[in-house]
Amino acid sequence: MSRRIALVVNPTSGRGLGARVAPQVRARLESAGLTVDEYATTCAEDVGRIAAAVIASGADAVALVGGDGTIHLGAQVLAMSGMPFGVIPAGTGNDFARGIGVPLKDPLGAADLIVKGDTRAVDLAMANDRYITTVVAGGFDSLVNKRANEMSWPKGNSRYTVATLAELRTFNPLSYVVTVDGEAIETDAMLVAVGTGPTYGGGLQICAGAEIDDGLLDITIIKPVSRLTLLQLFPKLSKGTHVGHPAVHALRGSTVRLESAGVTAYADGEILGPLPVDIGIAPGALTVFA
Ligand SMILES: Nc1ncnc2c1ncn2[C@@H]1O[C@H](COP(=O)(O)OP(=O)(O)OP(=O)(O)O)[C@@H](O)[C@H]1O
Repeated sequence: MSRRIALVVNPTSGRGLGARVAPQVRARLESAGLTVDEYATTCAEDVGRIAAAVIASGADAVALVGGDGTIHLGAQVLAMSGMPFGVIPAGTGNDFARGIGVPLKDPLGAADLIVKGDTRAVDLAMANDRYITTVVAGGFDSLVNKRANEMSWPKGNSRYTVATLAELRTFNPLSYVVTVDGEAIETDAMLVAVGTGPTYGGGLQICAGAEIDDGLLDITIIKPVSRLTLLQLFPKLSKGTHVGHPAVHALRGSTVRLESAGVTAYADGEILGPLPVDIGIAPGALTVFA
C-alpha cells in the first residue's frame, strides 16, 4: 500500500514562493508513488487545525511548505505526535530547515528526503506554553526582528541587515539576569539568545555549534560592545567566525530564565512575549525527515 502524505501549503510564505513550489513538490511525491492529500492554508490558525486533522486521519506523514513561521505553527500540534514531518522550505529565513540539513533552495531535493523516508527526532525548546523550533531572541535582536517583520522592502534576507543598521543607531546595552539550571548570571548585554538549533534571521549562527538533538539549550550572551564592534560581529555571525570573540559567551543548559525590563522576546521570528520568560527543552519532540 502506498504511503499517504498530507501536503500542507502556506501559499503566502516567501511572498508567494509556497504557492509556486507546491505543484512541483506534489508532482515529485506522486511520481515516487506517494498518495498526496494537499491542503492550502488560508490563515495562521489553519496550519495547526489542518495538522491536527491530518494526525487524526491516520495519514503516514505530513509535509509543510512554508517558512519558520509556518513550521512554528505546525510544530505546536505535531510535537510529541510521533507523526513524521517533512519541511519544504519556502520562507525568507528557513532556519529550522537549515538546522536539520534540508536543502534550502531545492524544493524537489527537500521532497526527495520525504520520499527516502529516513527520520530523526529533534529537540524543541518550550516557553510560554509554546514549542519553539529555532531560537528565542531577547535583546537587540528582538528589535531587529520586529523592525524586519514590519518592513515591506527589501524582500529577502537583506531585510535583516537593513533593520540591524537602523536599530544600531539608538541601541544601548540592557541589564539582564540569565538563570541557567538555577544559577543566576547578572550581566549587561546587547542580546541573549537561547536555542535548540544554531541559526536565526536567515542563517546567523547565533548559537553556533548547537546540536539539534543533544537534549540541551544553547545560550549565547553578547556582552556590551561599541556599535562599530556589533556591526563587525554581524557578518561574522553568518560565517560562525564570531566564536571566541571576547564579547561572545556561550553556555548550555536545560532550563533558562531570561529577565530584562522592557524587552519583548521573539521566537521563530514571531513575538513570544515580554520578558521574563522561562525556557525549557522537550528532547526529541519532533520527528523529521532529514
Ligand atoms: N494563508 C496563510 N496560511 C498560513 N499563515 C499565513 C497565511 N497568510 C499569512 N500567514 C502568516 O504567515 C506567517 C508564516 O509565514 P512563513 O514564516 O511561513 O513565511 P515567511 O514569513 O515568508 O518566512 P520566514 O518566517 O522563514 O521568514 C504566519 O505567522 C501567519 O501569520
